[in-house]
Amino acid sequence: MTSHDPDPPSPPADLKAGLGGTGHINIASPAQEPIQDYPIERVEQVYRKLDLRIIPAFWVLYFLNSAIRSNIGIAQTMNASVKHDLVSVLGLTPKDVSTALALFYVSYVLFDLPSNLIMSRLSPRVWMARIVIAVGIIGTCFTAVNDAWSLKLLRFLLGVVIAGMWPGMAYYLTLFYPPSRTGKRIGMYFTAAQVSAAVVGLVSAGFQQMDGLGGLVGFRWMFLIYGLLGVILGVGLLWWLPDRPLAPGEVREKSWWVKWLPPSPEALTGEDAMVHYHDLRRVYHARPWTLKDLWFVLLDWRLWPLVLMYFGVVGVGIGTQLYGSVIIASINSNFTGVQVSLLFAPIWIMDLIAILLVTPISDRFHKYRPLFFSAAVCVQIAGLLTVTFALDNQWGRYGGLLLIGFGLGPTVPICMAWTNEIFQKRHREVGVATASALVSGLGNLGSIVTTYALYTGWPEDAAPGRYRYRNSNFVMIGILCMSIASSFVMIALLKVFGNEPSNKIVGSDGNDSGEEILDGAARREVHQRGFSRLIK
Ligand SMILES: O=C(O)CCCC[C@@H]1SC[C@@H]2NC(=O)N[C@@H]21
Repeated sequence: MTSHDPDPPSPPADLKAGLGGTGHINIASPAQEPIQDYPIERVEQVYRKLDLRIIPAFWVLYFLNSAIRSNIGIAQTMNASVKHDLVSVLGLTPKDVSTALALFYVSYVLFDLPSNLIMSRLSPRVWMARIVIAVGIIGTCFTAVNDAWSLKLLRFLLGVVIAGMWPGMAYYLTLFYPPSRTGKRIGMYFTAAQVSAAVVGLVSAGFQQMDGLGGLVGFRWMFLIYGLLGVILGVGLLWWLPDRPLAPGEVREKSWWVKWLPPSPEALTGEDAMVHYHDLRRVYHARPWTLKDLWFVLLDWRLWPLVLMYFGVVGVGIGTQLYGSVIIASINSNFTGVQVSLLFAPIWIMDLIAILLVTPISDRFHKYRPLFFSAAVCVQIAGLLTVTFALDNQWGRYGGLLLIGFGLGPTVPICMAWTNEIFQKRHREVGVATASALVSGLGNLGSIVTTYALYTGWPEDAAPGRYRYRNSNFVMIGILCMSIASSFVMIALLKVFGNEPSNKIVGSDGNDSGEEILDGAARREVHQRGFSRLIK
């Protein structure tokens, strides 16, 4: 036990016997341990405690990171009337801008998997703090950006250091929660991106007032302040985020490279830790993965339908985020810059409302996740069709954008939660770490397509006129149809081939072992939870 634990729970006899001098658990057959059942209210209480510790911290870090990665968009219009905007100061061409936007996603795609694998091998808390500190440092460096070349380099580096944050958060959750409970939690902190999309534009008004202060133009102040906040937050996370939970009686071993870092208080202590231990045993019986494990995850066909589902919804999400204001301006060319900013924010409020409404229901009825996903994608398609065809009704077209926002909200969190569910069951921890990174990483190829090749990145389609951006909208509809089709293919294949734990899982003794660790949560996950608790 650590010095933070005031009331150490006594370990179960079989676990005590299995603890060696190294502090690692060494249990011959974890599946044989007796499971202790606690009342569901008590279990819920423990998860609520974890929520308070983890979710607000994730919300803040995701908010800041979303702001740092997307404020390049708003910098293009800040103080434009005095030519102090990013494009004028750096002398950028439209191609420079779309290349800089897309380069971020190139490194994001390349480094998601390595980052997540490192996180699963080292301390998840320290790695998450490392990501936030590095994003803060690169974000601060944007203050000194001087030409197209340095802008592109910094965007690429930002993608390198931020890669792994989003799938890492989904993986981190599975160290504390059963996968069937992760959709709602992912949805909770995902709202930070929507709030950031809505408020970054509004807050930029303040930075525009600082234009010229200390010799820095407004957008440089914005980069500097968000970047420094990122560094401060990242350092604070080292003290706040808990490391993976310890089995009762287990001692936390610190490897040489984290010895000099501050410890953070355990997530749960006393009876809470014991309840959690019995509800989520597989977390406590984790073992380091091998390259063979990784190879079997990579060979699992279940990855690819999930990647295609994510490709469509993240591509359209990022496309809407980066080009939404351009689309609004094309609906009515008389809208002023301020009107465009004000009309842009409600898209993300609709997104946020849908996340909060749908993701908890998709957890309760988690067997139907792909149906929730497809229904939400249909709403986006309806929105895009409205934007494309309601040519004589400008408010109707704007309503279409709100529909896109509403449909967008639940899709990304549902996709991540379904990935967690499928790969946790089949390949355990390395399955979640690898699959969440590949789904997010390869899926973001969709963001490269939409940011680099659509809207202002497609000069013929961007030519002023009645049918401006029509082909870009069609491409967005096309990739969304592919997402729906992939979710149905996945349902059909799962019906045929099932999703039993892989018989390729290699036991800690080096032998193949498909043995599943039974925990309270795993037994409950067999059933839908329904609304019974809400109606009582
Ligand atoms: O890589 C990530 O951080 C997760 C996906 C981000 C998707 C963006 S966030 C703002 C906008 N809203 C959505 O629903 N999708 C995009």
